[in-house]
Parts: sequence; structure tokens; C-alpha cells
Amino acid sequence: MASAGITLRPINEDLSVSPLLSDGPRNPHCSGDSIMIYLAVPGASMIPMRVMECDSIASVKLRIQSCKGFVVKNQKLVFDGRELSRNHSLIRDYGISDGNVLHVVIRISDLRVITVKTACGKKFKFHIERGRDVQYVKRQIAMTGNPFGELQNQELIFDGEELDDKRIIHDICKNNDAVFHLIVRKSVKVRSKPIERDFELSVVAALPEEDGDSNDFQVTTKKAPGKDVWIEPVLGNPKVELPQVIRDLLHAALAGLEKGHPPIMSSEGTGGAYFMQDLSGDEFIGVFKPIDEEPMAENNPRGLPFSTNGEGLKRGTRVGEGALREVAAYILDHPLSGHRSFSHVDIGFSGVPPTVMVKCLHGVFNHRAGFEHGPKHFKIGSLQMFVKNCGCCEEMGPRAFPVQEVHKICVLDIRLANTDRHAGNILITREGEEGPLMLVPIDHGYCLPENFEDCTFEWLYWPQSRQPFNSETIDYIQSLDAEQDIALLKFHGWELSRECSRTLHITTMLLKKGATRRLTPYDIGSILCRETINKESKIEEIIHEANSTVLPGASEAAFMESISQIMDRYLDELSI
Ligand SMILES: Nc1ncnc2c1ncn2[C@@H]1O[C@H](COP(=O)(O)OP(=O)(O)OP(=O)(O)O)[C@@H](O)[C@H]1O
Repeated sequence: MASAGITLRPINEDLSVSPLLSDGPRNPHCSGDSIMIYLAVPGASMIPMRVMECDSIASVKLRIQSCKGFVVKNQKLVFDGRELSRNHSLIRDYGISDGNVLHVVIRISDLRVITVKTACGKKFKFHIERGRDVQYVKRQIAMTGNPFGELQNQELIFDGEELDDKRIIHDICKNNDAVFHLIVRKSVKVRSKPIERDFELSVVAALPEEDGDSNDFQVTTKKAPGKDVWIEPVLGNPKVELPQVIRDLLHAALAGLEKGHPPIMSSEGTGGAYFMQDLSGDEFIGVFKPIDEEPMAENNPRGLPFSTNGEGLKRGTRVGEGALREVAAYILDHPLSGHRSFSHVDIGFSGVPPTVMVKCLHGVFNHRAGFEHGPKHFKIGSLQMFVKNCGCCEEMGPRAFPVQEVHKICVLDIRLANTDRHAGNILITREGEEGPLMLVPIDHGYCLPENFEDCTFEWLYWPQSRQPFNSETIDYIQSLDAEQDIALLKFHGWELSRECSRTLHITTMLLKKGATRRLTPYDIGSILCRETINKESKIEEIIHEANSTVLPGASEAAFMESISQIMDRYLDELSI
């Protein structure tokens, strides 16, 4: 994203010094007054910072990086309930003035890349969640199937020190460049055999099975705490039949909880997101996001303030509706073969992981008022299948991504008018070491907004978005039907508001008209996004014009007809 292109320059240690003394990448035409703002960082006291009103958000983030060490791309700034997501916009564009407080949310990657080197020079790479311990790494080594990998024979050395099994990865390595040295400790047995008056001593390397309990591979688990933990689907309509993939996910999550493997809170994100574990405790299988832990909801664990007007972190969304939107993105991600009917194909055209609304009970969730076992402490939220990944698009240059993988996400984001498509919300997977890269879109809690003010698409800056859709994608786009989609969501229990329905009608219309004219995802996506915070996007202009054209009290159909005509005129000009 834009932050990637910022040049780093050292600045004064003290954030409250005059902005004229500090040296960020400022607007050359910057003039006007300096103001004092305050940064609220969870776990720290309020930090004063002097800025100019014409400073860019990027420059403020850069100063926070220089003084506090939080890398720019891991920072999220929130002011007055809104994320300051446009790096090139200015402090004054967001209405920030003297004495205001900016909330800083720091995203820390959950995964560490660890290289394990054997004595004979073999290397293995593992992506390990930072909350795991050394024994977990050993189990991953054992699972490679190599003979030296037997768990009980392993010794891991880092920085000249043998690592204790209980040590946590985060405490051992802060970056992705850690190399653990694997020493295979063959235990030996000394046997003595009497030969006349002497003894023959023989030293025998023990076979793994002789070395005790092969159940070492099993995770030691706490006793299952019975009904103190629970998870079950929440269906908006009893007629909805859950697909097998979701039923399997729910069974696996319940088995993990009952075995005593707690949900593990992610260190990333602005809301509470919890990794659900399987029966063995070796695998994450799902991500649970409770609605009351969304940004600005009452139990948000990241220190964000409570929303005063109910509006979410992005304009046109509502606090507490993130889970609905997550599930809607899955339901609307129809497979290539046709409308999602919830009976056969699990993954849709854009690859949104299977997602379902659930209620879940566990003491690890964030309860400000304290936790007691019982029905009132059930949390409702979305459960999404965990996707094994090797990182997200923030960690890799976009050129490596296959065009079709990018296009399938463009189609989804345009349809859903996504207001939160940054590179961290696209996971990268690949089959084997050399297989082609695949992209998996996640985090759809801010799609289908009531208006287009905050639409942002990271892929607008990627070269693939300037290439035309292929014919398969165009056919898919032409098969979309907003009316049917709204009915499908209603069948699942979510009746879209008039505003959100309108959004879906407009985006589907735009996508279809654009694809007919062979416009690229970039051409179409740019129509939905503002270039700067205060300059309306083309779609907003079209809506204004339509509003001024139709008579007061005209029907929604008349309004949409007007949108259609204005859109045709604009797109025809664009495609000349
Ligand atoms: N389906 C999934 N499979 C694997 N990892 C996931 C999945 N969904 C989310 N994650 C990971 O969980 C963490 C938190 O998730 P996410 O970013 O969606 O939370 P959030 O609070 O909604 O974030 P944001 O601040 O970007 O809106 C991230 O590290 C993300 O990569």
C-alpha cells in the first residue's frame, strides 16, 4: 500500500517537539498552525505529539515509527471512531484539531518464520504462531517424517543455548530470521554381558520405540471442562441446511474446546479474533470473531473507545454487524457453477473461506464485566475456516500474484463495495514449496456499507488490475443478480437495509456494465473509490445526479433506472 513507498528518515526522539524541527515527508505547500494531538497506545500513557494540520497521515505514522518503533504498515490510527486509512490524506482532512486524541492500534504478525537446520545441512522452514512453544516446533519437525525428526531425540539450539520445551516462540525470536539448530540426540543403552570373569560392554543406540511412550506426540491436555465450553451454529432460518464443510468445522471446534484447547487470541487486527484449535491442539481450524469484541463494541480488547453513534470503524457500517457481513460475503461468493445453494460446492469463485454465525462459550474471551459460566456469557460471532497460509499480501511484492487470483478478489470487492481491502486481508497459500501462489480473501466485516465513502481497494495499485477480465470471469459477472442475492441473504436471516440493498444493486450493475464494455478491474474499481478523503468518487457523483433527477417520492426502481442511464453515459465516455 502507499505506506510501503515511504522513505525512512530519523527524527527527533520527542514527539512533542515543534514539527518544524522534525523531518517527515511533509506536504511541500504545508503552512498554517501547528497543533498538539495525543496518541492513545494500549498499555501506555497518553503520548503528546505536535503536528501541522497539513501533515499527511503517512508522515504522522512515520514519526510514530521513528520514536516508538512501531513499523508504519503495522499501525492503524483511529480518530473519532474512524480509521485514518488514507495515508496521503492530511490531518486537517480528517477534521483533527488541537487537543484531539488519536488511538493507535498496533498489528503484530501472528506468524514467525523459523528455519531449522540439521547437522548435515538440511534446512526446513516453518511458519509458527508466536504464542506456540518450542515443543510445538519439535512436533512440526517430527511431522516432516524424517527419521531424525523423532520428537524424543530432538534438541533445538538457538543462539548457542538449548531451548527448553516450554519456551514461547515470541520470547525467543522477534523477527522472521531465526535459525534453530537441530541436534539429534540418540539415546544409548549400555549393556553388559558376563564373559567368564570379565564383562563385555556394548553401547546400543536406542530405537525410538524403546525410548518410552510413543504418545509423546500427543499434546498434554487439561481435563475437558465439560459444558463450560460450547460452540453451535446460529441459524437465522431453521430451513437453512449447513454444508458438510461447516458441520465438520463446528464438530472439530467443539472437540478442540472440550479437549481443553482454548481459543487463542490473535495479536493482529483491531477486533477480538480467536484461533480455534482442533482435537489434538496441533492445528488451528477456525477463526472466531465475537460481535461484542468488534472495534468500538463494548468488549473490544484493543482499547478502542466505545462508538457513540453506533457507526463502525468504516463509514456506512455498524458496530456489531461485522459477523453478519463476514457470513454474507461467504454466502454471496457463488461458485462458478452457479448460485450458492449451500448444498454442494464449498468454495466460491473468489475463494472466501467457509463462514458461519455461531455462539460460543469460553472463559478466555474478553468480558469487561467479568466472566461466569452460563448462557448469558455466550458470545455470538462469525466462525471462519482457518486457512493455512505462508503470510499475507503485505509481505510480498504484488507482481508475483497470478492475474486470475487478483481478479477474483477484484470481483468480490467491487460487488461488496468492500471498505477494508488492504493487503493484510489477503492471505497467500501455495501447494508445496514450488506450487503457484493462491490468494485467499479474508476479513469482510466492512463490506456492503450503506454508502461508498470509505471504499478502498489495495489491488488498484497492482498491475494485474489493469489487465482485462478473461471470458470465464466475464460470464461469471454476467450471471450475478443483486435481487437474487438480497433474497438469498434474507433466506439466511439477514434482511439488508434499504441503503445496503441499494449498494449491492449499484455495484452489481456497475460490474456488469463495466465487464460488458471490457473495462479493467482498475477502471471499474476507481469509480468506487475516492482519490482523497474530501473528493467524492465518481459513483457518489452519479448517485447525487440521480437523486437530483428523480422526483421526490419516486420509487426505488425509478431511482435505479436513473442511475443506470447516468452510469451508461459515463462508462461510454470512459471506454472510448
Ligand atoms: N480464515 C483465516 N485463516 C487464517 N488466518 C486468519 C483467517 N481470518 C483471519 N486470520 C488472521 O487472524 C488475524 C486477525 O484477523 P483479522 O485481520 O481478520 O481481524 P480484524 O480485527 O477484523 O482485522 P482488521 O483490523 O484488519 O479489520 C490476522 O492475523 C489474520 O491474518
